[in-house]
Amino acid sequence: MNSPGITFEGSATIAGASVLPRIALDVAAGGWTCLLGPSGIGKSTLLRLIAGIADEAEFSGRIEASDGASLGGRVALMSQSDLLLPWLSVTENVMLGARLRGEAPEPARAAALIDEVGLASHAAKKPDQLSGGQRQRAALARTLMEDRPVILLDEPFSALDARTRAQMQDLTARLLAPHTVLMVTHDPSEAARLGTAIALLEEGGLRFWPAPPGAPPRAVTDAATLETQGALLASLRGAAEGAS
Ligand SMILES: Nc1ncnc2c1ncn2[C@@H]1O[C@H](COP(=O)(O)OP(=O)(O)OP(=O)(O)O)[C@@H](O)[C@H]1O
Repeated sequence: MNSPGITFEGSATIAGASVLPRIALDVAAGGWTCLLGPSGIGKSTLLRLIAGIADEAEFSGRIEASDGASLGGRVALMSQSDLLLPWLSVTENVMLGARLRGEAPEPARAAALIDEVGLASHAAKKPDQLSGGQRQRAALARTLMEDRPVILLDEPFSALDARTRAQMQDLTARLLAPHTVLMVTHDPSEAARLGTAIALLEEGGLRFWPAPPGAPPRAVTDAATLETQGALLASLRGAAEGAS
């Protein structure tokens, strides 16, 4: 799979109010870029702009793929709200993309992914019969099913308990290894485990942070990973205190 990098330069407003400060971000091809920052700063807006669905925002700038081709049809976004269709089962939700595009469904691949996210015994259930964490795993399976070169993840593991979260991080890192990933997270340990690049989005713009050495997913007990986690948390706290 040819997974392009992304160059993003610009800012966005809604009705004249800033919803994303002016930033320049290079998302490395085949890398896993983690984006942290305070609530309301514009992280989801950035993902929606790259996905081409931020119709509500006025964007000024440029968004380009490193191979020069259009990003259209090459991006999958897992948004913060799971957007599962309530009248479809987990299996039908996971196969929804193919159905919407009029393509042949792949039930065996869907079943394998549903099994990998730990929902095999829930595959026939509707979203309102699932817990928040189960819904999030169903949405993750649907995103992985799309298998696009560029994957945008908006707090994909936020509703999961610590053990399941670590398992889903491992699974996602394995399945998305050749892809270009941009992930929003509030969790410094997640960024330290998974990021090949780490950026903090703040009022003043982006601040880049060195990722720990080694390929993700890094062990939760890895010393350099723990050190990065601690330093990131301290920096985020410092930024919050500076803003208050
Ligand atoms: N439809 C909308 N109309 C007006 N303002 C909006 C709209 N959607 C988002 N905003 C505003 O845009 C800003 C950025 O929102 P965004 O969801 O991108 O932030 P975020 O960094 O992802 O926050 P969080 O971490 O809480 O998810 C916020 O101030 C929000 O109130």
